Amino acid sequence: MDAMTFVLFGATGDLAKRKIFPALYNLFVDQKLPSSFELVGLGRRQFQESEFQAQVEKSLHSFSRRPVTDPDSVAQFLSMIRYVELNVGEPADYVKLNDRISQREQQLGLPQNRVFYMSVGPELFGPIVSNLKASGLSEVTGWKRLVVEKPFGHDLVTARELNASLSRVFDEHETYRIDHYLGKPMVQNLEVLEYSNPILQALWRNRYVANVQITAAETVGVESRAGYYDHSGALRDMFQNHMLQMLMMLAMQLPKHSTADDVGFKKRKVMESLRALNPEDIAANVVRGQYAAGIMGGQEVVGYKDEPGVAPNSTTDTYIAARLWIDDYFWSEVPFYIRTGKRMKSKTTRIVIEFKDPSDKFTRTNETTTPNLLIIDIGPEAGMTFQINMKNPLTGKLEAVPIHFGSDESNVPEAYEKLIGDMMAGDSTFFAHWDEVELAWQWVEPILQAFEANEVPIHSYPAGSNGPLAAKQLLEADGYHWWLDEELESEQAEAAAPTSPELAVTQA
Ligand SMILES: NC(=O)C1=CN([C@@H]2O[C@H](COP(=O)(O)OP(=O)(O)OC[C@H]3O[C@@H](n4cnc5c(N)ncnc54)[C@H](OP(=O)(O)O)[C@@H]3O)[C@@H](O)[C@H]2O)C=CC1
Ligand SMILES: O=C1O[C@H](COP(=O)(O)O)[C@@H](O)[C@H](O)[C@H]1O
Repeated sequence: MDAMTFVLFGATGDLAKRKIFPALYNLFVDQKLPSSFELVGLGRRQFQESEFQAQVEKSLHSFSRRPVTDPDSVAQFLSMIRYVELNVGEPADYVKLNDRISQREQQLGLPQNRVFYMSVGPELFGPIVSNLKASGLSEVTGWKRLVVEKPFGHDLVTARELNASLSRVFDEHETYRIDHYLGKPMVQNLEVLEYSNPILQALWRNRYVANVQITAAETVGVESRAGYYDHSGALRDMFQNHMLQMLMMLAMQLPKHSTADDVGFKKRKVMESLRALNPEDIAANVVRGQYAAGIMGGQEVVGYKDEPGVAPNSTTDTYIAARLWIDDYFWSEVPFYIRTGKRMKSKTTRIVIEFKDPSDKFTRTNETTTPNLLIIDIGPEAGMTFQINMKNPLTGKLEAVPIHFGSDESNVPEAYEKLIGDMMAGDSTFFAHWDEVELAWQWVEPILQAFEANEVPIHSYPAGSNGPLAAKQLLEADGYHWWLDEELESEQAEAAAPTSPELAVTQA
């Protein structure tokens, strides 16, 4: 891998501590950092270099996915980390930084390859990038890359403005917009599942699929982020980015050996085929919810409006469910149901593909069949279950039987590790490209407007539940239901237990 200088804006912040430093450390241990690598951490706080390194070490012990047990590795890793005080709004600080980085590159005869990672509030992305240009930091003889955290804009207009300001300095191929869901192993697996399994490839279309459900349910509430979340809500925070990215990854049809450009092209095609919602259709296709007080893990928890920092009359959505249609050759007439919410019953990110019932011709005894399901568990545990119908040899009755694969998470690289590694290697496959981001904002824009104009009711749901009743009714109107965790679990438990254990293939 090329030698590089990794300039980290926001090095003293929460994301750096919880995700970025542990990810870099694990990449280092796996020998996936270049042999010549320097990280320059930036922040306004005053630190001696050794103090900052000690703080980084602490973050490794607290947040690394692997136990940090080898003091030599830690020492080597920390020796590559520097700290420089920099105020984002102070042009002179950038000039000093440029001198410092250029001097080292010259002294060591290194190429001018520079990563600029924006782990700061989004209001600072634009000013930083202008200062990078003005100071000469972004004028390099090697390559330069910009890594941008979410949120990428607050709506379509602000996203376009932000993109315009970044693209004055960085080309699209130099811009890596992080969507950490794209770094999750099972999301990355979607394209492989489809093109490497003829059986799935054959079924991956409207002829066989009845509906697709994508759920990202969280048990946490707004936590300490009310300042951000109360101006964002589930639609902006999760739906416009993570949920639509999962939809694109699932629905795109890729040829084998695709490049990052092919992936970007196919994802754009999905977004272009997504049927736009007319204002008058929004209330019938979108459910907005907000959590009320309830019980989580046996403990009473407050409702959203009573969370610290939330406006007492807030109308912010903490839950959204929607029915979407992709009007292309493969997916026309297949409803996609997408939902995400906070303070739900369980933490689950899951895709369920429900296949069409072939008819009842096999059930001579009037037994009912359960639809075949392909369940892709994205997190917290990654796995896959294929649910088929079989006759129980003991009872002679037809039963739904799960064929399950689960992966051992402890050795799987964390999303940030995967994404930072890809970015350093110059691979933008699993990043959000501008076309997709813009089309996603375009699609959600009428919903944002309808929410603002209060044209969509806000359904209250108790914390610890599966969300508002209206979301259940959204599917019932089409003759379907959400494949909820407890239903699935009880069906699986029933089907798996005494009947055909050899089919319950669980790989540790
Ligand atoms: N935390 C998380 O889990 C996630 C965060 N994100 C995104 O990542 C970004 C960073 O979030 P997070 O780490 O939580 O934020 P924090 O508030 O914890 O950290 C902000 C960082 O920005 C620095 N900073 C703020 N103002 C200035 C300034 N004027 N000059 C120089 N540095 C400045 C702070 O340094 P100092 O105080 O030393 O000046 C600090 O290092 C945001 O865009 C957020 O939306 C995305 C997904 C998850
Ligand atoms: O980006 C975000 O994601 C988290 C959920 O991520 P996960 O990996 O735990 O599923 C969410 O809590 C947060 O509000 C949002 O900003």
